Amino acid sequence: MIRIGLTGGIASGKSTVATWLKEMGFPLIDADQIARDVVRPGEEGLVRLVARFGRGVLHADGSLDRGKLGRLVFADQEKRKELNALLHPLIRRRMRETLDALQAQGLPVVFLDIPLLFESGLEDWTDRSIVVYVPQPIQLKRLMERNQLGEEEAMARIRAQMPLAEKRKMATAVIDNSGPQVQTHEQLRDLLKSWDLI
Ligand SMILES: CC(C)(COP(=O)(O)OP(=O)(O)OC[C@H]1O[C@@H](n2cnc3c(N)ncnc32)[C@H](O)[C@@H]1O)[C@@H](O)C(=O)NCCC(=O)NCCS
Ligand SMILES: Nc1ncnc2c1ncn2[C@@H]1O[C@H](COP(=O)(O)OP(=O)(O)OP(=O)(O)O)[C@@H](O)[C@H]1O
Repeated sequence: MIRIGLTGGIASGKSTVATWLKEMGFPLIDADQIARDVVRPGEEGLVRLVARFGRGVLHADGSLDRGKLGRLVFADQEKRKELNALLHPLIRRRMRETLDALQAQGLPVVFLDIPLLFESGLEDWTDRSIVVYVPQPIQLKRLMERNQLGEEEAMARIRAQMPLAEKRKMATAVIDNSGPQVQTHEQLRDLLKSWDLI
């Protein structure tokens, strides 16, 4: 099974590309989705978060207040490291189980959509990688619009990750998402063709 890492920076367009891959019928493991699953009420991840950050990070109904936790950890590197240390082992374990299950089905290829692929050293799990790239001013603008963030808060989130300029050097292939989405889609198709996947 060929394992292809899909990564990028926050708001660079990973989910957009991931949606197209799923529409084409490729199996895709979504690390952000798994990160949400492990903090559902009743899950170990949420128990860990409350033990460390207190019940203040919960909504009244006991579910995680993601906005609140996000503001907390993206403003404070130490807190973010603690969050990572609490959740990443749980996320990795569930991704591994999903990957093993897909492998057991004998699938020829799987995509792993992991925002922190390089930061977490998870490229070892993959055979190739695709970085969805945009220049930082575009990344900032899209992030501010999508998440309704001010410039400072948005920059703090961008700085919490390896710069996209570095990620693109580490990638097997780069898709430039700074133009209109049709152009990005075309680059994806060209790449998949060159890899004999479509
Ligand atoms: C802090 C949280 C609650 C904020 O939630 P929110 O709904 O606002 O954002 P969402 O989960 O959709 O993430 C959006 C993007 O933020 C970036 N991001 C998320 N967590 C981190 C992190 N720990 N470090 C750097 N960037 C991150 C990623 O690019 C991700 O795609 C949430 O991101 C979280 O639980 N993060 C810890 C788990 C994690 O590392 N996830 C990302 C990779 S698996
Ligand atoms: N080519 C494009 N032109 C204009 N807007 C775009 C383009 N591609 C994506 N966007 C918009 O930019 C935002 C970020 O895209 P997307 O959610 O796919 O990024 P992401 O990398 O998955 O982000 P995250 O890491 O935060 O999950 C979204 O609001 C999306 O609609």
